[in-house]
Amino acid sequence: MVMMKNIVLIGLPGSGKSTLGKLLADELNCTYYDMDCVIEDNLNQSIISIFKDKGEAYFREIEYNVADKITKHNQASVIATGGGVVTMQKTMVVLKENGYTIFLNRPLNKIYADIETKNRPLLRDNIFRLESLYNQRIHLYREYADYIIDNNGEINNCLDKLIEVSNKILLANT
Ligand SMILES: Nc1ncnc2c1ncn2[C@@H]1O[C@H](COP(=O)(O)OP(=O)(O)O)[C@@H](O)[C@H]1O
Ligand SMILES: O=C(O)C1=C[C@@H](OP(=O)(O)O)[C@@H](O)[C@H](O)C1
Ligand SMILES: [Mg+2]
Repeated sequence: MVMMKNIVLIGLPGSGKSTLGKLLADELNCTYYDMDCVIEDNLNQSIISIFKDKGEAYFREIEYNVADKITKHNQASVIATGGGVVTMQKTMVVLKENGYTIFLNRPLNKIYADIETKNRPLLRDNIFRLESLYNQRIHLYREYADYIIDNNGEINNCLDKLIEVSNKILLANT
């Protein structure tokens, strides 16, 4: 059965997908998946070490398999993706087939102010790579987004906006 009620958060590393995804799932009382955590659990290996041992292309295939699996569960879920999910078209196809995407649009200067890079392989050695990730991906985040929510203030402020949009989505699909 196709599950159309997934709420899928996309956006740059540090935009708040994992933090806000968990809060949103608690609020909506539905299942929460952080795709990075699912990958780490499945492989019993950290994201840093997967990138180091097997490389990014391998990680993207695992990310696709995880997306394919979790979107097919017969329950409403909030899914926090990893920031690079938009670089793999087939992964976005399964996510969008089974849910609605929300682009969390957080300004770069806000991300720089509090992002922790030690568990983020693409930024660990040079936080300013975030700028090139932004340039490479911003059009993809916008293209793939069913909704765009600005996250430029307090977390709770963004959470309120997410709850409003999610309730609209869930209501329209009951
Ligand atoms: N308004 C805000 N929205 C989201 N995160 C915020 C905000 N203000 C501060 N933060 C902090 O920024 C970080 C966001 O990281 P995270 O949720 O891991 O993002 P992502 O999963 O998108 O990479 C967290 O440490 C969070 O506490
Ligand atoms: O931007 C990326 O390509 C990545 C972002 C990470 O997730 P966050 O966006 O939660 O940091 C994680 O999936 C991996 O390190 C690759
Ligand atoms: Mg995350």
